[in-house]
Amino acid sequence: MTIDPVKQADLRVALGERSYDIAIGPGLLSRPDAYAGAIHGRRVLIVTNDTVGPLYQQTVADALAAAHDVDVLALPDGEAHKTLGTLNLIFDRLLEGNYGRDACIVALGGGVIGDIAGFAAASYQRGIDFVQLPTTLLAQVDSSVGGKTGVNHALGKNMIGAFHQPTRVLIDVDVLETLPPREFAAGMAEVIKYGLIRDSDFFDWLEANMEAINAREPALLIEIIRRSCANKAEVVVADERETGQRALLNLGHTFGHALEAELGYGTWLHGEAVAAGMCMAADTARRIGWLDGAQVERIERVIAAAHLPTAPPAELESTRIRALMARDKKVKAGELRLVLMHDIGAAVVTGAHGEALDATLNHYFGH
Ligand SMILES: NC(=O)c1ccc[n+]([C@@H]2O[C@H](COP(=O)([O-])OP(=O)(O)OC[C@H]3O[C@@H](n4cnc5c(N)ncnc54)[C@H](O)[C@@H]3O)[C@@H](O)[C@H]2O)c1
Ligand SMILES: O=C(O)C(=O)C[C@@H](O)[C@H](O)[C@H](O)COP(=O)(O)O
Ligand SMILES: [Zn+2]
Repeated sequence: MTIDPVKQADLRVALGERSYDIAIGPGLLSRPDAYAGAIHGRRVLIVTNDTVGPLYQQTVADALAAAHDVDVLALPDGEAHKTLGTLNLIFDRLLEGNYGRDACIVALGGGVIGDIAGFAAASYQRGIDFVQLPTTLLAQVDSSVGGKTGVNHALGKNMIGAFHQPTRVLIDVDVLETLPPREFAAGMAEVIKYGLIRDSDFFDWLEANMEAINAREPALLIEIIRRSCANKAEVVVADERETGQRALLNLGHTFGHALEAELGYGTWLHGEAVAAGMCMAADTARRIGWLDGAQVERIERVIAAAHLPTAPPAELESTRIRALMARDKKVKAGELRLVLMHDIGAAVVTGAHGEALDATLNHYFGH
């Protein structure tokens, strides 16, 4: 495809035969050439939800119509619907419509749609192609890249899923115009995460530009998406299946996933829970002497400037959060592992440092 060098940026996730391009720019959803080479068969099922579908499904269907037979499935909206039951609605449609292995799923929506539709693609007839059309900031900077797909269980986030890479990621920045402010802020949590785990220059830049980012200045949006995707792609290329450094992308998530499950999925947005979780991780790192108080305050200040929470709800019970954390996917040989920062821009995966962790949980929850 032709890329306008001024307004669009291109990245490649180099994973051998599973390699794919990430295109970033305005107006991409409506461009037939943007999809060329990513969809191999004739039949396409656009999987979206009842909020995003009415806004963008026609644009996508029109762009695909000349080369493909297109159908649309709109799922119920919300994290509470990221379940096996909702996944089954996709299988019902694929089977009732006699879709074969050469079919392609086009995931049009935020991270919830990308994760469910991606898991459907990973498992339908043992795996079909899928394309990611992320429509939230969070999905554009994180969930559409890297191939983690799946659904939640009452006892834990993303507990049922598969690694399955898309054949392309098309990031149309125009769709952010309709994204509600709370959802935009949630996406910023994952953006800040890249700065904290491996890119201190980016963290400095975010700190200096937060006001303009919150105002959604287009050039800045493209820059935060490009830099976030570049960071994510580098980590994924180095460790596709999270045997090592990919776990760094989980900063704040051991805490955050427990908060999401305990509060009831959808009560706090994923990005909000991750934001509070990153502050909790910073608190633990301070207690073991890795961060100093000034660094923790700086992290909290940047997270607050993005209109995100810097602490979990105090009324939760630390024992229940601890029990949920114990089910985290990073647990090895029964031992909880955490992602903690040695410095801003330098995180590691480490044993849980039980005493410091207990102190953190007691600090935030009080009981
Ligand atoms: N696979 C991964 O690597 C990965 C990474 C990060 C997060 N996630 C998952 O992503 C999910 C969170 O994703 P999310 O924050 O995108 O939430 P989401 O998918 O629930 O979308 C947020 C809300 O915004 C609406 N929306 C989406 N695009 C819109 C637009 N352009 N205009 C108006 N409204 C729009 C949605 O309908 C929804 O109501 C969580 O389940 C999380 O676990 C996965
Ligand atoms: O891509 C990854 O790897 C991540 O960890 C990105 C996270 O932001 C994302 O929330 C992911 O879904 C968490 O994965 P999980 O394995 O902890 O469920
Ligand atoms: Zn996340």
